[in-house]
Amino acid sequence: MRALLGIDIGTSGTKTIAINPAGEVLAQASAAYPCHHPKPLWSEQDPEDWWRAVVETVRGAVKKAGLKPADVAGIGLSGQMHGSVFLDREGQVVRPAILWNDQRTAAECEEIESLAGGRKRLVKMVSNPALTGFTAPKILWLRNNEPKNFERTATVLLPKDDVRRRLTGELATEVSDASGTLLLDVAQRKWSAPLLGKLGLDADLLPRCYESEEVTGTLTRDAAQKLGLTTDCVVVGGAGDCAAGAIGNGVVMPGIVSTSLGTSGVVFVYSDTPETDPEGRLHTFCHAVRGKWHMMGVTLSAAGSLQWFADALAKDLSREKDVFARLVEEAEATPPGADGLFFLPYLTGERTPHADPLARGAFVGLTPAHTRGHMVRAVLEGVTYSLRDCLDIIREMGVSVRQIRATGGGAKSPAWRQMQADVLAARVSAMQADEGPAMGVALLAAVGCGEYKSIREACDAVVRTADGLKPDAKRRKHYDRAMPVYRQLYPSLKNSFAAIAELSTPAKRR
Ligand SMILES: Nc1ncnc2c1ncn2[C@@H]1O[C@H](COP(=O)(O)OP(=O)(O)O)[C@@H](O)[C@H]1O
Ligand SMILES: O=C(CO)[C@@H](O)[C@H](O)COP(=O)(O)O
Repeated sequence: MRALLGIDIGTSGTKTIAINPAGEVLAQASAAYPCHHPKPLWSEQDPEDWWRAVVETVRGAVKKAGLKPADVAGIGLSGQMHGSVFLDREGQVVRPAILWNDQRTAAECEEIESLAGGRKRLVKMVSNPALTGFTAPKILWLRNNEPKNFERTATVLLPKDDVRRRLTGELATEVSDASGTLLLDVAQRKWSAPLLGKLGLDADLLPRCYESEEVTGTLTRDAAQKLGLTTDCVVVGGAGDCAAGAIGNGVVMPGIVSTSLGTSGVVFVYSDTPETDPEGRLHTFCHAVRGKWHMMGVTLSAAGSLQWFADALAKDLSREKDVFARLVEEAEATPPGADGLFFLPYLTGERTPHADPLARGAFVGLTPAHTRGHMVRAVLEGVTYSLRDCLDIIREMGVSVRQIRATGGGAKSPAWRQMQADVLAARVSAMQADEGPAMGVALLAAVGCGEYKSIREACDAVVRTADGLKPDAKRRKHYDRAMPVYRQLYPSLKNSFAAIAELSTPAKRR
């Protein structure tokens, strides 16, 4: 039987799926790993953990699907975007990888804008402003703060591309993930030599950049042995998790928007041309579809806020089979608006619409009448308001939104999907096979292996929506009234967040 694998190296864990060429899921396996926060604002992972999880989940999925080694024709890679893996000439990891939700690089973002000749010039070169989560500021941070490690660094790779290196021995990336480095000329789909020059970075630091469905190599003998596959198995470019999730959702044409509730929250829209938001609130990146682009708004702590709530305030539920479903049930027992309680989901700072590494989470409006259920409801609503902030910017740019396709761990909850329909004021569908980014890159592998002529053809053949939830008129009215109140909270608290950050910085680092 011919099969394809999709591997998604997420923030909370790695998920691998095996599909047949018709897109039917044969098996899936996942493995979790930790995220380390050695200092306030820092977020790091060990690339060895990703590799261990990849080996474990590929072996697991292949075994569950009953595949023979030679059945697996191709692999697509997806992963958390923007993270930096610093490697020396021997291919040794120089220090832990710095992740997308790490906020240490505010000074480097200013440095980049200044070296680029201002924000406008920067956006002209790479279609995006400098944001703390992106990769280029992390490289400058290493140069400014760990000069010995910078001297040792010969190559910088994104998370999924470090896995590619271990699979194929090739140093390569592809356009969708490369867009999030801030070093890609997004309009031309190639590294920006002018920006690299202005930043004083050597172009050799970066790997070769492919289109997403192109074959970037085959498994090395060692990798084939570790995974239980053959050296004929090809590895295609793949995609950053946002573009990969959009392919898995069939967002490959105008008018369809996808929302993702993973650790982060993403509102993603397809574009035929590389449009930019004049205020820089949305990211403009290459789509994983050749010659196409996308825009997206990203809220950093979406389902991550619910995860935090479960860890910090619901330990008593830790033995439950699905602690999140239990918490959502508690929320459902309270009314829309949580009796006046609001939550700002900025636990790890924010990107869209407020690019502010110092923003923090907050409950506002607590009274003695509020229960844990109200607090969970406020968390779910706060995260969904944040998605609406992203969607309204997309609407402001004149994009018509015919349909929303919801994905990510949070979209497993029908109640949270209904809340999306009510708050976003649009019809929201789940996917029949909600395998997220792993499905997207398995389809890219199918295209790379010649099973389909194009990604559009693969999506048309495979991707199907499930239920379509309509907004409830009464709840929608309530949320339309609550939204302006939510929007007042960040501006009111902004200066306090900066003061809090100052207070929590140890004196010797000030
Ligand atoms: N049944 C559920 N109801 C609501 N939220 C859920 C449910 N199951 C998982 N989640 C949320 O989804 C998150 C995991 O989402 P996922 O897309 O796997 O994240 P990532 O890709 O960042 O690793 C969990 O932390 C949790 O907040
Ligand atoms: O920073 C972004 C996109 O710009 C995030 O979407 C990361 O790519 C992490 O994704 P999840 O682990 O939340 O899926």
